[in-house]
Amino acid sequence: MPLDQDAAARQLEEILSKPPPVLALPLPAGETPLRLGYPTRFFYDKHIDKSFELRRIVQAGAPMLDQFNDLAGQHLDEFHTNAQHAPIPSSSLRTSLSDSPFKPEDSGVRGVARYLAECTNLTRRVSSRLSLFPKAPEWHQFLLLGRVAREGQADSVLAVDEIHALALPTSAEGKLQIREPQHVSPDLLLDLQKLYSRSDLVGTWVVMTPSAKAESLITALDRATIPSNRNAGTRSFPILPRSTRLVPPDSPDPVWSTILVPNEPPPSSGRKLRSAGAEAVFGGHSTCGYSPSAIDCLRLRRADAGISCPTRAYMSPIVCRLRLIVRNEGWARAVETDSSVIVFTCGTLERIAIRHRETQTLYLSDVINITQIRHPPYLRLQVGLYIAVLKDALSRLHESEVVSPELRRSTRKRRAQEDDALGNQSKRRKTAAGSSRTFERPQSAIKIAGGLDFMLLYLRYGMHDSPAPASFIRSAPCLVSSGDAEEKTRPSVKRKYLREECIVVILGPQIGTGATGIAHTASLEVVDVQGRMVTANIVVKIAFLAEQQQKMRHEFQVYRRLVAHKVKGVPEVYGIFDDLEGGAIILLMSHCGTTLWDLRVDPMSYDLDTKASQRTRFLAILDAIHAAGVRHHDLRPLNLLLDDRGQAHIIDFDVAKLDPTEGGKRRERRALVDLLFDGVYPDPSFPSLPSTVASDSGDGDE
Ligand SMILES: Nc1ncnc2c1ncn2[C@@H]1O[C@H](COP(=O)(O)OP(=O)(O)OP(=O)(O)O)[C@@H](O)[C@H]1O
Repeated sequence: MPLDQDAAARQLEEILSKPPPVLALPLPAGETPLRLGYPTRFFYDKHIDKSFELRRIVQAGAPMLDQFNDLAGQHLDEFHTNAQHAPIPSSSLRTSLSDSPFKPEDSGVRGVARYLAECTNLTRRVSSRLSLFPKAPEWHQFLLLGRVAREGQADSVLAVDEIHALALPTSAEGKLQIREPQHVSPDLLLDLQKLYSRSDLVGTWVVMTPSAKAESLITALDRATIPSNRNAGTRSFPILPRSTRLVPPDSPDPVWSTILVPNEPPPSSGRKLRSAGAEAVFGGHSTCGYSPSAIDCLRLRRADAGISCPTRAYMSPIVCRLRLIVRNEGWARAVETDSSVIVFTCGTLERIAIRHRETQTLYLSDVINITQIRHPPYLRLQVGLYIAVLKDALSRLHESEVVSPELRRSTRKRRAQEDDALGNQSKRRKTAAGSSRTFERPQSAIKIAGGLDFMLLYLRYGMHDSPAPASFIRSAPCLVSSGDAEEKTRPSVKRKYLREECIVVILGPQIGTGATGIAHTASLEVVDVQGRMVTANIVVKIAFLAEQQQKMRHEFQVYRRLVAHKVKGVPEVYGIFDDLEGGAIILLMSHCGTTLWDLRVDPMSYDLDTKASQRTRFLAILDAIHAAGVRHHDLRPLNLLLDDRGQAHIIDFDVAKLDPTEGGKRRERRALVDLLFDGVYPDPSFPSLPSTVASDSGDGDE
């Protein structure tokens, strides 16, 4: 008997009109204070290219919600008109959303994320079928909502976790996963694959732990102000040559066209600002001075240390938090994933925001009370929202192909997705981007840099192109030029530096993250006595949290011991530098190549003849390390590297211990033999050894 299409359509409407259950979040264990966000955001977001910055916030109000509701309505009507209802929705859509409160196992942001994933499971399936696969026989799950692993597990003490996203599904082989592709038109299939090859992430979710504070922040989001200047404090700095970065276009026919403010002149464009300055391309000898920020200088003259971010110091807490949520957690993350939709949510209240690239404007919806909103009902609203996200992403894909076929999303990188809702396993991952380059280290550059104490740090990759460099001062010596030099006290900061007194470091993409911080490829530039620029490719590791910084300083002391014993096959270390605006310290070192873990995926690049000699070399390096009185304590394929000449290196000494026992050294050597000869690599997510910083005694060595 043919299905009663009218009854089926009514049933689907009823399902979508049902309010979601109330969230009953378990109380967090203990009284741990909630941290507002990742400290890395403060650092990285100061270096966003000006053309990607947030410039204006506009309250779009109820019309935005009406627009999503209408979109859902259009697609439901079309589906009904084309008599696509089969099977009957209630039989095939798991309408498991019960009336009783939803009790996730986890507290904090993880619990909220589980709740949202549960509530929207149904709407993600409905929106996918309505807009992409109406002929499919089932309501397959296509869109996923979950956490994108970046800096380890979701932290239960975090009050805000911005690393959630709406994503396209990934197969185990890292490809777009479409169930029953025969129901998708070949053109659409191709578009979805192209979209996926740019980024699997299509929407940004900023998830907060529910509390009165979180609710008041969501309510007050439209009152967030945009600071006039949030760059790093350095003044009169060298301008780098103009980059060829392209800003991805908005959709020419936006789904949310009615809410965009018409004829509004775009705020002064960052692109113009940048190109004006770009004429003063730096290079060669300069007579002008580069100075750290005035505030820093004042503070430094008074205390010569103890620097904190000057901008944040004068903001009221609520203003500071609003800016953090809107700009750092929301906007910057949407830029990173090139998404147009940002949802701010705490499991009780929610706000949808639209990012308009051309005018660098954020349009905010009214506040949505998740369980109480009836017009439009929450689930129907979500259907419209997801359809809008997909339509916008596909339309922008076509537009960017017209504007520039070469345009790629800046942060394209396969991500390990951690939440069960994304169907993938949690895995701490170290990326291999940029790891197969040629690593020349003109010693002259390192030698000159070793004698300099002031460093300008620029970020130039993905969405980053520092409007102003961050100023750093040396706090540990270069171990190449000064060898086992005496511990120096940190030099005092001068008001101005000439170009030849500065080390310029330009950060490229991340190559890995770990317990000590984030590692990047970088280019180091200094000026020699003839006024010529000399450069070297290096690796920079940045530590943000106090415990990371403690580990980094400990790691430096271990390298100092290794240098004193002339151990080869470990990174050369060019010093530690402290950010004058506080927050970060960085370790400069040589690039040691690609990890054995990354090489395993391409056995051709790791041929058997060389393998035997490399094994011997790794063991010889370990013997030298042991002879220097150091036990590594973290020998894993991720810390064993080969450079492009096949030279072996052992890196990562943050949990190494000085003066270990003989038994400990023997056991470590046996473990390395097992690892190298059995060829069985432990999973890289295998954690580092306990993170307590080692003492000089052999205690606890086992
Ligand atoms: N000198 C280097 N040369 C090449 N790659 C490097 C270098 N230093 C770090 N990396 C890359 O960055 C990753 C992380 O660096 P590292 O292991 O030193 O960080 P960590 O924070 O101490 O990590 P862990 O949690 O393992 O202790 C490495 O696995 C490697 O891929």
